Amino acid sequence: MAVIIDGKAIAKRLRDAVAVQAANLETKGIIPGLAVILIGDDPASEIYVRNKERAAQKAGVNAQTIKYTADVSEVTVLMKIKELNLDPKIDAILVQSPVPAHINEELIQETIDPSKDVDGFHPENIGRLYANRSGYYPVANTPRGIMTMLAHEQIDLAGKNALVVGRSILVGRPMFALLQQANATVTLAHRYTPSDTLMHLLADADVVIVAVGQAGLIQGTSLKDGAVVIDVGINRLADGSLTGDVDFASAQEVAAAITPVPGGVGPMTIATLLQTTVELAAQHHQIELEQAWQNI
Ligand SMILES: Nc1nc(=O)c2c([nH]1)NC[C@@H]1CN(c3ccc(C(=O)N[C@@H](CCC(=O)O)C(=O)O)cc3)C=[N+]21
Repeated sequence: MAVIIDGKAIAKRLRDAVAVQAANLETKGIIPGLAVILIGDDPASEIYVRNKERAAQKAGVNAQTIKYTADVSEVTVLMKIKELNLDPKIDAILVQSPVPAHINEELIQETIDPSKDVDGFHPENIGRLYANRSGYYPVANTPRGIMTMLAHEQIDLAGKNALVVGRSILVGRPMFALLQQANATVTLAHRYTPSDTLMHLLADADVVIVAVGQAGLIQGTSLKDGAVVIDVGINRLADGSLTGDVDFASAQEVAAAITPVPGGVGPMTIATLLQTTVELAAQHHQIELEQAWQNI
């Protein structure tokens, strides 16, 4: 039976570390500021915003949410971003994805100052990640949180076969880059990967990261014995409960370790968002965070 990776517990450790760093910054008169722009009413985004506000407050991060109805004009949102770019109290800007169809999401992402780009979606930051550049730059929080979980579980990735399923800018693509940086051999599967190819890839994968949004996509019988399974899916079932992309019961029989939904990747995303916010605040004030994230 697989070990269940307790994302909630690891996230708590990370949030406690963030609180220590935020307290350090506060002694220097700095309070990390996070602005979240939420447009329309996407249910996954609302969970995220609600959980985030609570976590931010407890960790000493000043979070504000700016809400617009789905019919807001693109220029209104762009003007707000430009205002936040210039606001010295704001260190991090996040625009909840997805945005309504009449708003150009790429333009939104490119308008956020790269030094305040807490999601790491600006092409400048994505380019740094893909080029494996040195120095500090923000990286998407879900994949980064997954790397923290894997490190906490002491899962060594060097030389392992890692399979990422799903190629979104939010998860799959940055996940691919981070796993490759950690010296895994990485494969990226997506909607055009034929299902028999996916089965072959799964049978060979030591680490599987699934971020598709399709309940039951991965069954335990498809996994390699002893695989590490990270489930990023958030699917709402008819009874209102949340479930991932992996059939947990059958996967647990075969895997060595698996993340649950809820209580796995989701809480890590929020804790990592706060971590990145604190890092951006430190950057803006040219402060080195000492021993910041040891032993998470
Ligand atoms: N620009 C942008 N960045 C994002 O990172 C981003 C986004 N847009 N849009 C929406 C998705 C979704 N997302 C979630 C994060 C945490 C939970 C979460 O906390 N889940 C918990 C709680 C679930 C519950 O409340 O029952 C769990 O899985 O245990 C959920 C969803 C971030 N996203």
